[in-house]
Amino acid sequence: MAFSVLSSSFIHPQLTTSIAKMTLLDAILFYVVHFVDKLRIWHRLPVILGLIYLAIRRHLHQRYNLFHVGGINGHKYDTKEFSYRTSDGKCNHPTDNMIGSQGTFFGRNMLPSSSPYTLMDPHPTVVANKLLARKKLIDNEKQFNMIACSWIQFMIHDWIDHMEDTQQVEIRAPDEVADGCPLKSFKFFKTKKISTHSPYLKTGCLNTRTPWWDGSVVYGNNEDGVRRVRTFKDGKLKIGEDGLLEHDEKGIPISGDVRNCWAGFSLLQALFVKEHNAVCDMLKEKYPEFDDEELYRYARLVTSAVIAKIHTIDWTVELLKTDTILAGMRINWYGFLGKRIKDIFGHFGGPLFSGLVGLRRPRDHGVPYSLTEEFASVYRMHSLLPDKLILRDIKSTSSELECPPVLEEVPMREMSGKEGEKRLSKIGMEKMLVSMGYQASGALTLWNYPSWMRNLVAHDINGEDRPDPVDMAAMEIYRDRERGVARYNEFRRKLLMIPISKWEDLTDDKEVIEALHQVYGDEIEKLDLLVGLHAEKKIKGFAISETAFFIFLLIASRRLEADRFFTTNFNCQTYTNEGLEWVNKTETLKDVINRHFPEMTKKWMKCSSAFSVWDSKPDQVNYIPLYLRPAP
Ligand code: HEM
Repeated sequence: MAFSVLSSSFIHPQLTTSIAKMTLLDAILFYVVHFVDKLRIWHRLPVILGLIYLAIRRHLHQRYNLFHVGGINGHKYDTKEFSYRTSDGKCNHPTDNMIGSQGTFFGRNMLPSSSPYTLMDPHPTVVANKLLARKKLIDNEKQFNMIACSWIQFMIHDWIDHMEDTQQVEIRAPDEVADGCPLKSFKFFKTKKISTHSPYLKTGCLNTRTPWWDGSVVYGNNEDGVRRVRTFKDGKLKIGEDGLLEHDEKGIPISGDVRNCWAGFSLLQALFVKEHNAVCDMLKEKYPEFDDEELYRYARLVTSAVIAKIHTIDWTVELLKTDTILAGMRINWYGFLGKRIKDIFGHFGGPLFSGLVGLRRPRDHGVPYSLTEEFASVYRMHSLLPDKLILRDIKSTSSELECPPVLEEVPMREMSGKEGEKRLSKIGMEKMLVSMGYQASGALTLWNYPSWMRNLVAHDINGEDRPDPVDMAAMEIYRDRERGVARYNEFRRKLLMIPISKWEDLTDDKEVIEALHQVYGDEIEKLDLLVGLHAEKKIKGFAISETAFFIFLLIASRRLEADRFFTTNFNCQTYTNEGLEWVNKTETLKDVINRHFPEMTKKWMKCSSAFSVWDSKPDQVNYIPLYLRPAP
């Protein structure tokens, strides 16, 4: 039922159209959220109230921010026959074999931009030069390290990549900024647009990766990819003698995804090959009758679930370091009653009590699962990357309480692609892991886009270098516009957030405001999403903007609750008893590192999470129960 009676002057005038589409109950819920937003206090509320706010907000996004793109052409299939993760993501949705498979459409969280501004307004290179280009590295201090940075690239390469067109575009820097540009002009392929036959969206883009949380970054996105990485013996995957990825004759790593790789990313791929192979060893011992195919299938399920769990209750908690998010992410996995109760009684009482994982049926809120354009846009986080990787001497005999001394600083360019792979094999897995553990990542803020990425040799889908280098900062601005992603203020409105009405609403930084004026004048509506996300005042403890976070709130839950292998089939029959126990006993990346390198965690990791800088203090014990904690 449309409910417009409530849209009084209380509602921000630019949000009244959103409320007009809502049911009475949702309109009331929206009032609650909007009231809290006006006071800007949700993150300063006591944990329990913050959780209620987030639950209501997530509910509204599930109702009004999910749009399916393309038709539904799949077929029913026998879920019992496909009780494993297929190579190309088919046969996961319980009644449609195609949903979430490789090559399906990106969905949307909002309808495409209705902005009148054209693709080149303002010029992407001007935006890149004046607002993005790194002046001096700003880092994330102790909160987030280079493992955390590599981890999110590892996840992106599990979930999304846009299919490209064969047609190229060229961007030429205008005279006013050309001198300060590493590339005066550059060429790249357009995003491929395909007709959708949807009433509200004529064309859409295809995802060349499987959007499920299925470990495709390790296993590949189709049969050919999977064949490349498997040994076909005891279910195992290929791995070099030195514990790093093997390489083909061209020097390209043999892994599930090899595009735009760098040493930190390929190191995580290798770590999870080790994990997969260890699961195979454990299963073979318990079930000597299992053949290669069975071992592979079970080990893939287990390893993918370990990855999803680490992301949910370890990585995200470090990214958004507040008690409310800690509680929320643990509720997503274990439910309000927590791990101990779930371990004893199993999943009961629905998602609130026992979490999303283990739900009896997957939930997609009436919109078939996919990842979305807007999700890709808020994950544009290249500013996490530094200019140099700082290598440390882990053989140093100095006191165990000190951090290992610096050996060398290697430019990131030399750590990327084939050259990076060669470097990594000389450095070795342990030295690289410890070095990344001790180095802070870059911060997601303006003027922090890595300079070396403004003249970057990007890769083809098969990991080969492209002939034309690109200015990634300018290209990213172009990409969001090209794909019809709303600009910052429209994005906020469509996400039921209060839009900004002046630059001062976005930031207190006078220098930033001055630069925004220079590029966008007074046209707030013109502000690009990427710039807005990086300029936004951050919530204390958050390494990302609140606007990006609300997309996460929706999608992080959806990746779990829509997946049959985290819901209906998250059980002993599908994973084996021991497999499920493996997932259940692994809580953090530190647990995985500890399994493979016990000496390393003991000697070098003082902090609580492998994602915070390793010489930071462990989290302090807080005797107040999590849900009862007061406002921060
Ligand atoms: C050395 C490390 C990295 C390199 C060389 C690299 C390079 C690239 C390149 C060339 C693209 C394609 C751009 C285009 O054609 O539009 C891309 C896309 C992207 N990258 Fe990275 N990247 C790196 C690390 C990261 C990290 C740490 C993140 C963090 C989240 C990230 C997130 C993304 C996202 C979200 C996209 C868009 C994907 C899509 O359009 O489907 N990348 N990256």
